[in-house]
Amino acid sequence: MSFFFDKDTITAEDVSQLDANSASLGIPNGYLMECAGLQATNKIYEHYKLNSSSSVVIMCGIGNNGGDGLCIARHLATRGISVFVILLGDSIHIRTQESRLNWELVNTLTLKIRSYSIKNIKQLKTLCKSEFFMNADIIIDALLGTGVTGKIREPISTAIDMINQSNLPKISIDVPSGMNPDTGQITEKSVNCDFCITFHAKKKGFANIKTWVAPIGIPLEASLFIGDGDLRSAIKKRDKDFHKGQYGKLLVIGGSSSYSGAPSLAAMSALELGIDLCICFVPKGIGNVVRSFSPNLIVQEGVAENFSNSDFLQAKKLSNWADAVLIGPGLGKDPKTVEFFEKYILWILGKKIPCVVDADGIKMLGKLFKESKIARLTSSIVITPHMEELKSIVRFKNLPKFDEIEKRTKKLISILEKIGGVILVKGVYDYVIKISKKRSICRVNRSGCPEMAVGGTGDVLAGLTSAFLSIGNSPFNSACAAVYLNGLLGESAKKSYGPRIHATDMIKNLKSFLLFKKF
Ligand SMILES: NC(=O)C1=CN([C@@H]2O[C@H](COP(=O)(O)OP(=O)(O)OC[C@H]3O[C@@H](n4cnc5c(N)ncnc54)[C@H](OP(=O)(O)O)[C@@H]3O)[C@@H](O)[C@H]2O)[C@@H](O)CC1
Ligand SMILES: Nc1ncnc2c1ncn2[C@@H]1O[C@H](COP(=O)(O)OP(=O)(O)O)[C@@H](O)[C@H]1O
Ligand SMILES: [K+]
Repeated sequence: MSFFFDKDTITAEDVSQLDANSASLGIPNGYLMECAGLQATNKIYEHYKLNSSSSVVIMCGIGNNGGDGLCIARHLATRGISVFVILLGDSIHIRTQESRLNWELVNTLTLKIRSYSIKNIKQLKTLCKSEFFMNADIIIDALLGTGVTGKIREPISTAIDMINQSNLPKISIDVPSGMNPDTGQITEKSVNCDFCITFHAKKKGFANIKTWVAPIGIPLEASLFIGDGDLRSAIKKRDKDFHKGQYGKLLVIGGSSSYSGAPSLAAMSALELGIDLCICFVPKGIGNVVRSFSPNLIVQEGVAENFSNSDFLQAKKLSNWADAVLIGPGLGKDPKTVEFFEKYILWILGKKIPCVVDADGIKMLGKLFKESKIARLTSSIVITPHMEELKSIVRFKNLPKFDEIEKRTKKLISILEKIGGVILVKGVYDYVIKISKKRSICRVNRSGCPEMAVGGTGDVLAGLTSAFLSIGNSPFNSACAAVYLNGLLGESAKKSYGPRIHATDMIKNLKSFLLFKKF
C-alpha cells in the first residue's frame, strides 16, 4: 500500500519522529517494542525452525535496541527455547523505562533464561567461551540500532568482534550493530549478519544487506498527521559553541501605511521561538510602531510610506544577510508596492534564499502567475494561502471536505502540480504539500481550534514558518512544524484565556508552552 505521505526508506530521524508521533496519538513506546520483539521472534522461530531443544544467545545494548533483544528473549522463552542474554554494560545504566521493564522481566523468568550484565571485557570473553555460547543454534545482535553515534566504544566493540568470530548464524535486530543506518557507512566495524530484521521500513543506508521488514504497529496516522515528533526535530538544538547569528537570522518584509500589526506579529512569533536575530523591513512612518512592540526587534524603514522599487536595493542587501525571508504580511496593494514585490520575488526565485510568501504577497503572486511572469515556484519557497488566497493563484472550483483526506489530497496535488513549491493550505485541517516531479507528498495538521479564525493568527503562522526555515529546516519540514505549533498555541491560548483569543495571546504563551512540553 502506498500513500501520499509514505517514504520508501527511512532515516534514524524519521524513526524518532514516528515514535514521538505515535506517542502523540496515544500509543505508548512500550507497545511498539513489544510488537518489535514478537515480530522478530516469530520470524526467527520460523526461519531457523527452532523448537524446545534449541538454544539462542542474545547480545543486548543498554538502549532500546537492547530492549528489543530482551523482549525477544521473553518470547523465545515462552516457546520453551533456552536463552542466554548478555547485557553489554551495567543494568543500572539501562536508558529507558521500556528496556528496564524487559530487563526486570528477563530476570524474573529464570526457567529458560540466563542473563548476565557485563562489567568488563574479560568477563565477556569468558562468557563467549562458555559451553552454552559454543553450542547455541543462533546468535542475535541487539547491541546498537538507530541510536548509534560516533566511534564504537567498549564493551560493544569487543562484543561485535565476538559475534563476528563465532560460527553461529547471526541475526541483527533493526540495524547491523555499528552500521550508520542513514548512510550504510561502517566507520570501524559492524556485525556481519546473515540477515537483518528491521522495523517499520527499510533504513536509508541499507544496500547489500538481506533484510526483512517487520511492521510494529506504527500507525499510518503517525506518518500522515503532523505531531510532536515533527516539532521536536524542527526545534534544532543550539550547539554549545554557537555565536550570535548561528541560530537563525530572519528578515521580515511587510507592512504599509495601513498595516503595522501584521509584520510585527510575524516577527514577534519568530523571536519568541528563540531565533537569534530578526530584522523587520517596513515602509517609512511605521517603524516606530513596530519598534514599540519589543526592543528585541531590529527595525529598518524604507524610503516612502509604501514600498516601491526604490526599496529594492535595500531589500536585496538585507536578504543576502538573512538565512530566511518572510514577505507579505501587511504589504497592502499600492501599485508601487506591487511593482516592488514583482521585482523582488523574481530576484529571490533565482537566488534560492528560503522564503515564505504570505497574505498580500500571495495575491501579488497570483497576478504574476496570471500574467505569465512566473511559471513555477522553486522548492525554496513556501506559500501559506487559505482557500480563497489559493484561488487567486490557481483556478479551481470546490474541494472535497476538509476531513475527506485522501480525496482532498489527490485533488490538491493535481491542482498544485501546475505551480510547484511548498504549499501550506490553511483551514480546519491544514494541508502541507510538497510538489515534486518525482513524487508529491502531503501531511495534514489537526491541531488548532475554531477560535483561531481571527485576524493575526495567520501572521503568527507565517512568522513561525520562516523562523523554522531560518534555523536550517527544509521548507516542507518548516511548514509542518509551524502549522502544528501554531494550532497547539491556539489551543493553549484558549485554555489560558477562554474562547476569545487573539494572536498576541498565542505569542504570549509560546515560550512557556515549549518549556512545558520539554522542547
Ligand atoms: N523508535 C521506535 O519507534 C522504536 C525503536 N525500537 C528500537 O529502538 C532502537 C533505537 O533505540 P535507541 O534510540 O535507544 O538507540 P540504540 O540504537 O539502542 O542505541 C543507543 C545506545 O547505544 C549506545 N551507543 C550509541 N552509539 C554508540 C557507540 N558508537 N558505541 C557504543 N555505544 C553506543 C548509547 O550509549 P550512551 O549514549 O547511553 O552512552 C545507548 O546506550 C531501534 O533501532 C529499534 O531497535 C523498537 O523498540 C521499536 C520502536
Ligand atoms: N476553524 C478552524 N479550526 C482550526 N484551526 C483553524 C480554524 N480556522 C483557522 N484556523 C487556523 O488558524 C490559522 C490561521 O488561519 P487563517 O485564519 O486562515 O489565516 P489568515 O489569518 O491568513 O486569514 C491556521 O493555522 C489555521 O489552521
Ligand atoms: K542491532
